[in-house]
Amino acid sequence: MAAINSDLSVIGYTFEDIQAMASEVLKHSTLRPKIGIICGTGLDGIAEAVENQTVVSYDSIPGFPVSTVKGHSGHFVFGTLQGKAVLLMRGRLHYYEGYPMWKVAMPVRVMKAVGIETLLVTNAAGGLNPDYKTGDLMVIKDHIDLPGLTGECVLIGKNDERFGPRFLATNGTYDKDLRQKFMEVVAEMGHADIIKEGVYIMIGGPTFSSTAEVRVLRMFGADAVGMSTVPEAVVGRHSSMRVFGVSLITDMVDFEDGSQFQVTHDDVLKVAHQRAQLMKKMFLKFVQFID
Ligand SMILES: O=P(O)(O)O[C@@H]1C[C@H](O)[C@@H](CO)O1
Ligand code: HPA
Repeated sequence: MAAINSDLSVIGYTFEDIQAMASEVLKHSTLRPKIGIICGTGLDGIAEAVENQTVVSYDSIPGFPVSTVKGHSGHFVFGTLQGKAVLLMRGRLHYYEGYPMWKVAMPVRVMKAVGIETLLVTNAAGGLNPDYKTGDLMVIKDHIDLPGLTGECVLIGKNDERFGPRFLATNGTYDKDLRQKFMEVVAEMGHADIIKEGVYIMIGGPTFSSTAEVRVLRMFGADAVGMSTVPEAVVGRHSSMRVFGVSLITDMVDFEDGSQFQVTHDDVLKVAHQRAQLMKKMFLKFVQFID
């Protein structure tokens, strides 16, 4: 592949860089998936259900960044789910790992160049809505891009129109039909009680929020808080993909001053593992309805 341009901090990966990475990924499989799935923290149980797997390690792709977070292994998985070709990312990149925002979401551009048309994103998140409980699933109906609002939007920098437009409307980012279908699938499986629909707010992390902060996040109108997803969803829309997102509520934030409860990453992983089989079953049913 061509040398990665030297001024990455300003302009990111060029269109040609992304195409070269996609060609590298495509060399590993004859499958040409249109469905892409990004597995959130501890949520790569979905990958277990993938048949005819081919694994492409991120570090085998020249110029591709690697994830450094426990619960995120670092590879793409090609294969089939219910006979449908899919490409999974087992391991995502986070802003708090030190990657600039444009780098966090560059794999989505690689997915687009591979041929992905529908992007399904999962994450682990903290529940802000008092009606939620740990273990619930929240279909994302909208997001609040807190880093974006404060000057760290993923689309900042030179824009190449071959990726998408300079100015992007982000209302309606999460596809209504896919949201509805997922809710139906979950209800048909008898789990209507754990499925919610709400607003995800992204914080930069890696700190979990203070008591004063969670009150602000709730006042903003958010139902769940996390440290990912928004840059990927925005780049997905920028690339004209259909985007769907679901958060697993791994912990409920505490609004009480002086609370002794302090969430840990291991708490998050524990709940993600408890829900792994159910998430897998839901996705197996859900993908059947995606063209
Ligand atoms: O990759 P996601 O957003 O699922 O990961 C969440 C947010 C942090 O990375 C981590 C905190 O435990 O889980
Ligand atoms: N806050 C932010 N990110 C998270 C949380 C949380 O409580 N749980 C899982 N990811």
